[in-house]
Amino acid sequence: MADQYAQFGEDKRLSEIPALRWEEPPEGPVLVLLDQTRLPAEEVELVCTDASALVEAIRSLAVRGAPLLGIAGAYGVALAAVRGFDVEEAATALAGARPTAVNLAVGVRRAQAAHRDALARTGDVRQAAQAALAAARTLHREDAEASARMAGHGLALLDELLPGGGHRVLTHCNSGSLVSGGEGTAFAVALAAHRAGRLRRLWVDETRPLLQGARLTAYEAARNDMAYTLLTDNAAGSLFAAGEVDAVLVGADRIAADGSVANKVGSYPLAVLARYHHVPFIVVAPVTTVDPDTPDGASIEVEQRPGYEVTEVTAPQVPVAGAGGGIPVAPLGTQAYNPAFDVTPPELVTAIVTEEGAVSPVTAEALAELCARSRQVTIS
Ligand SMILES: CSC[C@@H](O)[C@@H](O)C(=O)COP(=O)(O)O
Repeated sequence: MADQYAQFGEDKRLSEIPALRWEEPPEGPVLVLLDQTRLPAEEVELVCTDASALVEAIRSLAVRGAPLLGIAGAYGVALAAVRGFDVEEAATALAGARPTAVNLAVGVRRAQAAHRDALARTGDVRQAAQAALAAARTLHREDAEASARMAGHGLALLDELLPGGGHRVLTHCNSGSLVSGGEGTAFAVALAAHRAGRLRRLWVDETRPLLQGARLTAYEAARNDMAYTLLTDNAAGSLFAAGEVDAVLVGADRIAADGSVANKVGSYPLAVLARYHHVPFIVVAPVTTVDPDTPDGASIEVEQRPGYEVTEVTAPQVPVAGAGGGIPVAPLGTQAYNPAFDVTPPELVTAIVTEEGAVSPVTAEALAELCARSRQVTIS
């Protein structure tokens, strides 16, 4: 494993390897992605020259995680615009590439609106394309700022809930700099605790079936010299029972108006475990993840992924392959249940931490008030 990390450069911090960047080589603008399907073994860049390549990268999870999907979606609209493609068509394809993470549609709409406004105002397609690009850049920068503020609010909440310090935090999926313009959401809080000398241990759920915890969160934790331990998702129960978890920190893909939280499948069982063991279950997400148009958890569309992600393990370098290109771990023809997300009801969520502060207890009224406050801050 050490050798695999070495190829990234011994002295290179993960924060120096952006998950995504806009570049303008002489052949024309491109969106460069760090292909997350190849981490931690290889650092491979994926260069998107049009929105359809980006749609494919989003579907394959080369680029993933709610905040980064929003940023990518906005740049995707800009890419279509600067390269002279049909912007409305590209926006529709991008926004529909994955259904659960609301940030994707929010990011796409933001760049699309900037493009439409500039086109209506100036009638100049080049100016409209630059307006879309400026909107994407602003969103990218805002996400980095929001990430830093979430980390501050989240650490303050942890310290308040766990006054003894020495926090032992369990996290699920990946919510660090690989999903953000900054240092992420839930992971950014754990990282802030680590930097403040108050993180005793980060428990990292491997996050079946695509191993975002093992491949990505453990990778980010290692690169930040955090004390971390990887566990299989089904080992979490015995870890709680042993009294080894002080708090659970997870991100979110969509938060309904009533406070229901959609996040990577496996988050809901952790919330149930946390309640049984009297451990706080804390969700960290930017305000843009709160979707006032989705009234409750039952209204959240949960993405269903292909069954081969469960019936096979992926190892691209191994030639023996099942339908999904991986090594079969179940009899051929086995049906799989593979929702990408689950929904945690608000009564199991101790707090939702955003860049505007924390909501606890989680109620529809408190969330609505938070969103209204955020809009005022954005407008003024
Ligand atoms: C800040 S990240 C929040 C979520 O997007 C994250 O926890 C998650 O579930 C990502 O799922 P993924 O399917 O890898 O895109």
